[in-house]
Amino acid sequence: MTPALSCTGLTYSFGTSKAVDGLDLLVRPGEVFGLLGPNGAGKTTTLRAIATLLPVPPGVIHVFGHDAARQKMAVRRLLGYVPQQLSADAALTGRENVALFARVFDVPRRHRAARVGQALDAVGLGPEAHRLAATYSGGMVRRLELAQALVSAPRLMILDEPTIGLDPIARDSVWDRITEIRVGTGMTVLVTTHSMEEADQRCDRLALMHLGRLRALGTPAELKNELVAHREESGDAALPPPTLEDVFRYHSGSGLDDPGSPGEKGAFNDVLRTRRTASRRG
Ligand SMILES: Nc1ncnc2c1ncn2[C@@H]1O[C@H](COP(=O)(O)OP(=O)(O)OP(=O)(O)O)[C@@H](O)[C@H]1O
Repeated sequence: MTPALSCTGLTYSFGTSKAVDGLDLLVRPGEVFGLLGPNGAGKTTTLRAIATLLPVPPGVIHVFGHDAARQKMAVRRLLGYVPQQLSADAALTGRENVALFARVFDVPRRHRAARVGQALDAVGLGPEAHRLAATYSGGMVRRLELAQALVSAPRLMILDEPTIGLDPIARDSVWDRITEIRVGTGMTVLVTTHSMEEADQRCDRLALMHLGRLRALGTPAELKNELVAHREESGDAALPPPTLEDVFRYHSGSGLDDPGSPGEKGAFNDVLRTRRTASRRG
């Protein structure tokens, strides 16, 4: 079966600094695949490369068999992308925001109104579609952004921290919509999150990145079982059963506050993101 996504030796540098370093990934059609890693691990850079927003040589990224470098437009037609940054316009209504994306993504004119309505209904915003996005809560804005990405009926949905800054109820609501849409359409989902609980409960398989490289790959249960095996080898078998957070710490180290650590590099990103979220919610 053709993979939904394959990356072979994906490498991307900003100047002399390698953000992604020889990453191999294979995402199966229909799965929810989580990309985990500490701040600065290279997750967003990976997603942006897959979304054809960063230049990558031919032969490195394929989306449903299409080369992201040679067949950029074909790949873009298959993708929905919800970035970390705010993509909804506060001065437009929910419906206008989604309609704008329908035009940008070239949804045929005769299908546009229906597709906009379907996307809004899919995220539960149908009844609120007439309201200005400025009046939406943080969770509603995130669902609106999901609707914007859905309007082109993507086969691969890329979500960069879709629940950042949301309360637990809004988070569940966003995830419940993602799950419903996936079940209804067979859409593949590639998602980043810093929530180990979400990764554990909502993702079929996970890849853990650190310093631009793949450190671990498997289902949440496989990753936890691997850690049990590592502990047995090193004589730590008496510890309580590992959580996904233990797996994360094992592969990423815990020195996120160490000077010069990869976490420090991501600190500015963190600050930016928190502020973006605050402005989204305000
Ligand atoms: N536009 C840029 N210019 C220079 N360096 C960048 C740029 N974007 C990212 N980087 C660097 O690339 C590395 C990977 O960043 P990236 O944003 O991909 O990580 P991430 O895993 O998504 O982090 P976070 O969890 O904080 O979003 C980091 O060291 C970051 O500082």
